Amino acid sequence: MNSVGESAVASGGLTTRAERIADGSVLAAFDGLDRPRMAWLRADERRVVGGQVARVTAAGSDRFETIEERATATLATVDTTGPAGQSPRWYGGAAFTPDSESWAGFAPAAVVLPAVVAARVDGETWLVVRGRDRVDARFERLRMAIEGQDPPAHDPPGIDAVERRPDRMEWIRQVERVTDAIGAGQLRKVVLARSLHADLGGPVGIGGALADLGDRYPDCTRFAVAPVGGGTFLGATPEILLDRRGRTVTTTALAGSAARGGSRAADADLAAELQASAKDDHEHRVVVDAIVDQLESLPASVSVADRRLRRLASVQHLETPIEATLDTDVHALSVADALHPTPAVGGQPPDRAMMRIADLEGIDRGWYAAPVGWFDATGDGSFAVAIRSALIEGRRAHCFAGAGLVADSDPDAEWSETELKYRPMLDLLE
Ligand SMILES: C=C(O[C@H]1C=CC=C(C(=O)O)[C@@H]1O)C(=O)O
Repeated sequence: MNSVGESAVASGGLTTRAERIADGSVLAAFDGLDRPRMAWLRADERRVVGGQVARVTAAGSDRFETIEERATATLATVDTTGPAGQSPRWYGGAAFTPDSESWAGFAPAAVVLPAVVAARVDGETWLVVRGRDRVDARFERLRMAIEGQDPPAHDPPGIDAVERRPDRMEWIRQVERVTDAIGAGQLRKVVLARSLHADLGGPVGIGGALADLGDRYPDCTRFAVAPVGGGTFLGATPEILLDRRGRTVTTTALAGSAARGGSRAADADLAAELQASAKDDHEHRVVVDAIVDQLESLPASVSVADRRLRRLASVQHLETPIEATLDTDVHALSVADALHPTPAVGGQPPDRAMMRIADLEGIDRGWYAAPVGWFDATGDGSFAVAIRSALIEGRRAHCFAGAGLVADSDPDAEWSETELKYRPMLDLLE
């Protein structure tokens, strides 16, 4: 138990202006917002937030609990009118491991109650500005940055040089060590990740990058997190950790992957192969079973829908939707705490898998593969699993991709699969 907390609260003297404004792209305002800024974009809502009225950070095994307690206490003291009368939301996320502080500016867990919210929800555009002074002036400046604006154009910076960590030979050795351990019955599954570091030809406009991801990955959660004193972590993830609305929690198990085919027939063949693969079925089942067990422990009654195919631009996955009805009002953060890391990004059993990852991986995951999202004063919230993602630091991009390993995983196939998982980020940069 090693928990630190910090809460800078503007209690009293805080003015909030929340109004519907004329339509325009909220992404047009993103790069101009104060840090910390964050974007949360889904098919049915687009939100960008910036600045902070309050911030809570925590570390250690109780970091989600600490954030839940402090953020809830803070909300009681702040006037936080939101868009369309919604409950105010905290935005943020966490590192993959409880104490990781290796990415500059990114705490092991951090959430912010933003000073500015620009949201496109239910066909309406809303702007909220909170602060002690100049609220009207800031509101009008932001209104002008959004109303009537198209999404920013994306201008890929180009890549000058790339370094993969580990290299292919070392990756093969790592995978073999894991598959040997699984074969020997020491554990059931491990997700090993690797990283790709790119020197860019110029800076990346994050608003434009997010708009571009929206065109190519409209049914993924597109996110960006840009703390004070750090780079910007962004991604387009197909994986939801949880959506909690009242006592209903929805999530998906996502594991088991294949490439997309170059023709309709080739694509269908790859899909059929994936759906018939005993190895992928096992890799997927481990995730479904772990999520069901964790949700039942909350406690909740859980129902599992039929497995289906999830097709993305460069890769296709096995996906199983899961829904739980909570017995009591468990906060979204407590649900995240119970679920993270699922064996889609960690392994099974979790503790042994995490030890293998720490021993073998040799890369720093930072916030990759960890929860990123929001929660509100009622305990509702949404967290995505931050995969298909990259940390951009000036003219350097650090991309991450992992692969679920079971006893009969093939190192070369897993190398190719992880190359495909870099595509969403590399396509943005090249
Ligand atoms: C860990 C990643 O993907 C996970 C999600 C879907 C499919 C996966 C797989 O088939 O290995 C991974 O478990 C990643 O994209 O970095």
